[in-house]
Amino acid sequence: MELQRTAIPDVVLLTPRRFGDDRGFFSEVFNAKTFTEQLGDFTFVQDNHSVSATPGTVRGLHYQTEPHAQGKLVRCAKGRILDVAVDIRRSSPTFGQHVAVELSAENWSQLWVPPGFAHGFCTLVPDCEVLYKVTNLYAPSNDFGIAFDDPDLGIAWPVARDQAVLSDKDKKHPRLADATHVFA
Ligand SMILES: Cc1cn([C@H]2C[C@H](O)[C@@H](COP(=O)(O)OP(=O)(O)O[C@H]3O[C@@H](C)C(=O)[C@@H](O)[C@H]3O)O2)c(=O)[nH]c1=O
Repeated sequence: MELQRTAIPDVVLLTPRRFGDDRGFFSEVFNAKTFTEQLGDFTFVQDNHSVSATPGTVRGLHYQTEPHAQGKLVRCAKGRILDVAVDIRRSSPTFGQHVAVELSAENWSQLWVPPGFAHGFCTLVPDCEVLYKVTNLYAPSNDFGIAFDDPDLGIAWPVARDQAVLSDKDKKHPRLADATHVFA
């Protein structure tokens, strides 16, 4: 497992090894011991899997507040996405800053998005499958969002808002400056 800190050091890019042979490949995509040793004592309690048919589908930016905040270990097993983590911890020197990385079936990378970050992604090709482990169960009452195209965030999304495929919920999120439920 190769590990690379990003410009926001709490956000980490992990690339598991692939063992290829005539059949295809084998890869250990998560190892609790290695993860705990390298990134901290997190326990994953739910595995999520989403499929997005259309390129330019944007999901996010989502987060759950305490006591249900989630760390997310995100990967793309089919297709290619731009994955984004935004620091929404008010006391953080990188509050409002983000990391954006491409995750794909080719690069086999994963993004560790710790609690305290809003997360979202945009699909770059048809039929993307995104899998992610989370450290807390889904809690709809603590589920919040920030507008993916908030100009203050300055995220270079590969799709314009009027072209993006969005859920009704994701069309209505506030800007970060107007969000009432961010982290301390
Ligand atoms: C997130 C989630 C949703 N659901 C349900 C609620 C709803 O009826 C349906 C679709 O939910 P959403 O529209 O929120 O799905 P989606 O927009 O894919 O939400 C996800 O987006 C990415 C970016 C994340 O980071 C995730 O944490 C999650 O928020 O699935 C669950 O049952 N469990 C869950 O953990």
